[in-house]
Amino acid sequence: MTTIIDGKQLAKEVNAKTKERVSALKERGRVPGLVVIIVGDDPASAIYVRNKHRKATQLGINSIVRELPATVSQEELLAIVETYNVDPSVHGILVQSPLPVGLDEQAIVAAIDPAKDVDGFHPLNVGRLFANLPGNHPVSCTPRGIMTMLHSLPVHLRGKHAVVVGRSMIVGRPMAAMLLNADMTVSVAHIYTKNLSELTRTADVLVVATGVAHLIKEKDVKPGAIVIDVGMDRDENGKLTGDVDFDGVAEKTAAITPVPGGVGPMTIATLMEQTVDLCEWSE
Ligand SMILES: Nc1nc(=O)c2c([nH]1)NC[C@@H]1CN(c3ccc(C(=O)N[C@@H](CCC(=O)O)C(=O)O)cc3)C=[N+]21
Repeated sequence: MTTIIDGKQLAKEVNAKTKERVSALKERGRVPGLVVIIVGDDPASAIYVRNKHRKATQLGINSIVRELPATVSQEELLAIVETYNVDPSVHGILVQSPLPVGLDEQAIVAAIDPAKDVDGFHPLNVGRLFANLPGNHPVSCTPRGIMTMLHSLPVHLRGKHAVVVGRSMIVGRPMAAMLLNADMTVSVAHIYTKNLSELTRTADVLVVATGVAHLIKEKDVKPGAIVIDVGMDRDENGKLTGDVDFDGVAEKTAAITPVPGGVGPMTIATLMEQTVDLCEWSE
């Protein structure tokens, strides 16, 4: 029997808890504040940012969307980040990716106060995650949401083999670190990996984040595996689909995430959860 991991339902449960935590903070006169900075007019980014703003507002988070023209300079953007770094009403700062060419994304991320780095992309927070340091620190929201999904299942992760396909700064790398911190044996595959299928077929937990539609097919999956699809691809008809051929693979798995309705909604819920974390940690 296959479990379809319902990201929308799980996101609702996370959001309900977040809303309660916001209420508790407000009783003590504190309001979590989130700033999303969006540069230029990429239509996909505009939709994501609008969704984040709507969800934050629903949960009682003070959400500010700062829209900047694609012509903004590196120096101006750094100065704007600094105004939010020193603003005590702001607990989380997110610079929507991708930035227009000409802007140095890494330098801008590094300018965010690590205590307000709600994406977990600042090198200090990346280092804390990879070193598995104790104490509170923000981490990348998509892999953190995936850990919440895995922990919702009746399985033990310790000692099992996780294969992460993709090595991006946003998903693959932090995902590998989190699975390692959960005592899994972790393999990271990428575009130069030889015999990908042989590797993925040994995965008890398979996380796929490549941007290649239907890269993973039935033959690439071990029977009874847990498959997490981070893909947000378009099929030949322009429909949203994943990096996993869901129809071919699902029956073979113990649990699998759909696209849409899987990892995406959990990313947003985790962003809200982490905004409230940052507000609480700042006390
Ligand atoms: N600094 C930064 N932080 C991010 O977290 C970040 C970013 N930049 N840039 C872009 C990616 C993408 N991302 C998504 C969030 C939610 C869905 C989501 O909710 N997807 C829905 C469907 C959406 C649809 O139908 O198009 C789903 O999978 O069910 C997708 C993608 C956050 N990102």
